[in-house]
Amino acid sequence: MTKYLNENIWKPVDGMVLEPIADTAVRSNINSVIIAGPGAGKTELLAQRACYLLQTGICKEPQKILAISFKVDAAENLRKRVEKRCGSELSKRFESRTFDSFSKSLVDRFRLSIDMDYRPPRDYDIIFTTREVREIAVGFLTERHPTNPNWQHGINFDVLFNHLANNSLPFSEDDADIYNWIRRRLWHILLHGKNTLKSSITFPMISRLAEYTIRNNYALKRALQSTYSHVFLDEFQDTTYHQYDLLKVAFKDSDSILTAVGDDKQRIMGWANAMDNSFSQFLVDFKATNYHLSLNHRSAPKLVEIQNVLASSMRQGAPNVTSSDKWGDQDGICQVWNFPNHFFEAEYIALEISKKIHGQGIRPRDICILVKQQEHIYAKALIQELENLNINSRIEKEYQDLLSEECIEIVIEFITLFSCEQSPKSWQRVIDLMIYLNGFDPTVDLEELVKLEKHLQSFIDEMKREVEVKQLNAAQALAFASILFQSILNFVGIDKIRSAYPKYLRDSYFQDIIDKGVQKLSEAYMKQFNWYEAVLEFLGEYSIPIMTIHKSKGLEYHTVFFLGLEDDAFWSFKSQEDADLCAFFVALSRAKQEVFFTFSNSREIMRFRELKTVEQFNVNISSLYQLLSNARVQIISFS
Ligand SMILES: Nc1ncnc2c1ncn2[C@@H]1O[C@H](COP(=O)(O)OP(=O)(O)OP(=O)(O)O)[C@@H](O)[C@H]1O
Repeated sequence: MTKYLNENIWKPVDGMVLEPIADTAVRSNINSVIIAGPGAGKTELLAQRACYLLQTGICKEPQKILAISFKVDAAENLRKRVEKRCGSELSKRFESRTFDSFSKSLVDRFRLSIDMDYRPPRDYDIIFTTREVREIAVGFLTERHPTNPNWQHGINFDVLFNHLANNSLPFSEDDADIYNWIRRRLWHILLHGKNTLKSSITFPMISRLAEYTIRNNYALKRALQSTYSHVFLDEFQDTTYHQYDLLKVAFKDSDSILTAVGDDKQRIMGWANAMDNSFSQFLVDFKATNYHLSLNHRSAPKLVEIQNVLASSMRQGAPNVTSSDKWGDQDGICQVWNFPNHFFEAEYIALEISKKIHGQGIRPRDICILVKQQEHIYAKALIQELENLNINSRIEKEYQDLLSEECIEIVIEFITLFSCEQSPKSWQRVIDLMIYLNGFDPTVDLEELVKLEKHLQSFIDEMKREVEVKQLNAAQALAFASILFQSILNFVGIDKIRSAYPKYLRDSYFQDIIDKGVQKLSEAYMKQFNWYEAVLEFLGEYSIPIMTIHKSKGLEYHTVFFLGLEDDAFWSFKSQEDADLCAFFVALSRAKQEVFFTFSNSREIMRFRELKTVEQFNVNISSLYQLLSNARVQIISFS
């Protein structure tokens, strides 16, 4: 039996001190919205609230908390934070998922309750891009519109991609609008397939199907509401219209208590159909209370000052934020560096990074290189210069999604057990996982637990001998990484993994993840020649991460270098100034202590599908430079 704490004696976990409003929000028993700037501790607040609800029994077994994030890694970070704060037992009732995985799991489980017109087959494929939708539309939608027979010529396919999920199901029969006409027909083709085309649907379509399923299935709706006594919504500024409709149909006017956190100045998903007014709509629809936080726990005072100038220019009445008292008044550096060309830029930054790592003892993992887009191109010269100085860097997107795959996590925990003498956390996680997958209660079935521990120990002993083999070459490392994956997954039970994580039921997906994992792990081994260090290398411990602003959301670093504060990087600034300012704000606010933006008079970029070195300007983004000047950011020119 779980022992619960009295609400009045519950204190924030891990010695965290919450500002009074955050504390009120953590203990709130009504729907609420917490709007707060970067580093205000929104994610931490959700983690503390999860602890509060689980430890006090306000969320009582078998009830659960459903936490919805946008990105796989954000959902994973939140899950790990809750597990760290309140232990693995309680955190089993904290279900941290993305919107996409939540809606897909509903459609997959309740598919048969959807009427035939909208029911996808069991083995539908998922399509992600406008290009795929365009190819299918042009290739398979052979009908002619009555007034517009050559409809393909006038269509903006980006608009069509979003339009596919603009409205709730079922569709109206109104075909006057060409996009409506295409949507109805394309849905049919995508859902049911045609000729050689297999059923292939987008995540926004899945979201609409989930909403439709809940709306037409009262028992399911009641089950969701009684299972999830509490629902958390992270990064709420990025909620799209279809996701919001799903949320409403599932939880509006229910007893489930919703907590949404976010920052409208970090709204950078407008292009993906994020709502313009998610916070105000939520306040009305869910009769929610609004809380504002005013501390920044992340950034040093000089950086917070600049964030305040930017924030007040972006949003009228944005509250002034202060930094936490762990800093000195003058801490924090923000500068713009001007270079004659990108080779000079790369050489200079590589040397600065080297000084930080070797002189100041800053870990590579605490430094980040950010770009607006095309990280392979913008960071190419810098990656080379860093390599010349024996400093590893890596394009993080090749790892972020892979590392949040459950099957990769399982393998990593096991290899840690085989290759590191003391790893009690990995032992505990593996035991918890095996208990979960084997479906027994260790407090009741002690014998089963002892058997499991013995079985695991003998597997570890056997594998320990295997990983101690002599140094391997690249081909041997690849083969051995493959053996490690197979042995571990077989030991855990592939069928069990697949039924716990149904996405792995798709053979091609599962195999692809394993192949990528084997490849990356063996590459990591070739840098370290030791499997324990290879795991750390794979996790990114020894490399400087390189990523786009979009990928950096929710992350933080001691020092950030942003390459290319230039017109070409912000090529659509004139038409989407607010979105680009939000992106810039996200970049600026990832830094705890130092952030440097660079401008290079000439730079190699992709133009008309060709790599070219071209002159750079900051004319279109002059208002951004003006804001930096208002914030008294120093500009330094190197020649
Ligand atoms: N109450 C607190 N006391 C001390 N440190 C805190 C507190 N709350 C959060 N932090 C720390 O501040 C940093 C930022 O917290 P968190 O990531 O939760 O902020 P956020 O509001 O979600 O940020 P962003 O919107 O920029 O992603 C983290 O390092 C976190 O551990």
